[in-house]
Amino acid sequence: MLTLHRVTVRYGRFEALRGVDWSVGTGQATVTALLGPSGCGKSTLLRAVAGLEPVAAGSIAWDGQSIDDVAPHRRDFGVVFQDGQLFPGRTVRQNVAYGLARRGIRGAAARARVDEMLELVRLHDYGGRSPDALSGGQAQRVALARALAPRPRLLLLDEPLAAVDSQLREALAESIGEIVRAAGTPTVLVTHDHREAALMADTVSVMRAGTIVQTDAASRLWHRPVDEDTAEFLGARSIVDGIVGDGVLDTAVGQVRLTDESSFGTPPDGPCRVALRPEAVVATPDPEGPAVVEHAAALVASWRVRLRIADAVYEGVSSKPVRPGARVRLRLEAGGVAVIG
Ligand SMILES: Nc1ncnc2c1ncn2[C@@H]1O[C@H](COP(=O)(O)OP(=O)(O)OP(=O)(O)O)[C@@H](O)[C@H]1O
Repeated sequence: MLTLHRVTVRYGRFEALRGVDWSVGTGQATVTALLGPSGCGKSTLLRAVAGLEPVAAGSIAWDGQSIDDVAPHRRDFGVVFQDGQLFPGRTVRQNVAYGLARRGIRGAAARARVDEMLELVRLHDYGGRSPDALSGGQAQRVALARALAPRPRLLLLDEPLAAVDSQLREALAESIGEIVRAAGTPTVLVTHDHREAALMADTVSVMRAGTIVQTDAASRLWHRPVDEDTAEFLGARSIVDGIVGDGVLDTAVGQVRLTDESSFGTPPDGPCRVALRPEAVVATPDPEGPAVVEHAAALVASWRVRLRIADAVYEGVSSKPVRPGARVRLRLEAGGVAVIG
């Protein structure tokens, strides 16, 4: 298990990590995403764990033993950066074999391990190619195979999809998740994209301004964000007051029964703040309805609408075409509702 105890990293006088306490369970094949906006310190944290960034205060340990004085190449962690950084003058096979000799794995054993890794990333026919004859997604899979080949005890991935075309990103996200689980290597993944985090990770730690503000299973995170900033970062567009009574949440937009499934245990009765994703606010054309459409945009399967009730503005969806100025009634959909805190 990886444990950080009050880890601080400074660049000059700027504190990029502020006393971070964090641990990553290393049950077989868990993937933990480190999710947060640009500049919050995700890469700094990953680099500190890898030993590439000096720690100004605090301590990093593996299975209870400090690794503060262990050199990066002796930490036994695999690292993949944004653009893979394959060695250009070597073939795919030579890239994947790179870390094996240092582990004393040579000859037939090394060849077998390279074959196994190329099979795992589904590039067994590409061993003789040069890295510049690979697509971005293939290059990232080779980088993954190279990092996994020496059987590291932890894999660190820093925005592994950043340099990949947006159409390929989702498929590669799923395949990276499958590959690291098949390899059985606990993995920390840095990303600023909550969809990517959900596609790849079992557990998500949300970072903001040099600290970790929440660690939870992805599904729980969406429904019980720790604060309003986290809810907004995860895609909520409207934050409203609510009151919970007997498992029913009442807001200015409407009422909804919070099932255990949708809210991860019914919140206690009383006032609360509520975050609404657009999918939570379902609009239906109704000349007597309380809300007025301010803006409507056609998405693939629905309309995205901006709505006004008196002075308050909400974002919602409509399955029917609606025009600005039209009146609508609103219904709350439990799946897109999050009770904050
Ligand atoms: N070498 C450096 N010197 C000075 N400041 C730095 C250095 N590296 C990072 N920083 C600053 O530290 C903060 C955290 O940077 P870091 O790269 O860890 O953020 P991040 O969350 O990974 O962002 P991104 O998603 O944009 O990569 C940022 O404000 C950044 O400007």
